[in-house]
Amino acid sequence: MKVVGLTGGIASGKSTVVSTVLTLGIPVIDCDKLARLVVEPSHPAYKKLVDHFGTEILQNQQWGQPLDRYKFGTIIFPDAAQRRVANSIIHPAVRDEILKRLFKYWIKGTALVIIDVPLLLEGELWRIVSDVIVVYCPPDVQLARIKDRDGLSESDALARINAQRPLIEKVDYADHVIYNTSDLETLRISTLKVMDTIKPNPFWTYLAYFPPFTILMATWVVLRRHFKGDPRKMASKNK
Ligand SMILES: CC(C)(COP(=O)(O)OP(=O)(O)OC[C@H]1O[C@@H](n2cnc3c(N)ncnc32)[C@H](O)[C@@H]1O)[C@@H](O)C(=O)NCCC(=O)NCCS
Ligand SMILES: Nc1ncnc2c1ncn2[C@@H]1O[C@H](COP(=O)(O)OP(=O)(O)OP(=O)(O)O)[C@@H](O)[C@H]1O
Repeated sequence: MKVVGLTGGIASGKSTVVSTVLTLGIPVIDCDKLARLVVEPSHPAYKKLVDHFGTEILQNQQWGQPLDRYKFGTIIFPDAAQRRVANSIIHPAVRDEILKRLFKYWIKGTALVIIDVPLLLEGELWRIVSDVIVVYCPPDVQLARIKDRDGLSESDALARINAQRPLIEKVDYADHVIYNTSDLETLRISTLKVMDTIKPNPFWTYLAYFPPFTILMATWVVLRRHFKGDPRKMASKNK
């Protein structure tokens, strides 16, 4: 099974790319959705978050209520220390959910899976993907798109952009870049072109279904990534 990572910056167009990928019948694991799932009141990460941030991050500030996402965002986006705490609680839970899903796809004999991970190059997951796709747009376009889509103020939107590494640094580490600087139809065509490049060869897909071969291929992917260098060291700031 080939696992490809899709990343970019906030509002650079990842979800729009995903909507095209899904029309091709390729499964996508959406990490923003998983990050929502693991903070539901029934999950262990919920208690850990409330223990650290208090009930003020909950709707009506009441235990058992879902997260107040806007409020939580105003705490973690402008503050790197608080964001690190949130990440240290949420990311391991998200990673476990991703691995569970990958295992299910592998059992089913799926040829290609895309993981949509906004923080692919900031965390550890880049190690397990065979290709990295970065969806790029310039910061001013990103800003306009966030304000437009989420109705955020300029300062809230900038806090979100600045909570991530500059998108241009991620481009350096990409195997494929989708430049989302034009209209939606151009984005769709660029996405189809990249998907055509990464589609796995059926022969390798068939072989990869056998466990010993999977182990060999997984080792190859990890070694190849290792020798390409650690993307977390490429940036000036460690977010
Ligand atoms: C702060 C929260 C509640 C804001 O929720 P909201 O619905 O407004 O935004 P949403 O979850 O759709 O995220 C939008 C985008 O923000 C960016 N983003 C989210 N969390 C982070 C973070 N910790 N660091 C940097 N950027 C982030 C991503 O580009 C993401 O695609 C939410 O983003 C969250 O729980 N974040 C922490 C978990 C996380 O790191 N998620 C990213 C994928 S694992
Ligand atoms: N080429 C484009 N032309 C016009 N609007 C676009 C284009 N690409 C994306 N958008 C719009 O910009 C917004 C952000 O795009 P999208 O939600 O796909 O980004 P994202 O990278 O998934 O964001 P996030 O990181 O917040 O999840 C959406 O409202 C989308 O419709």
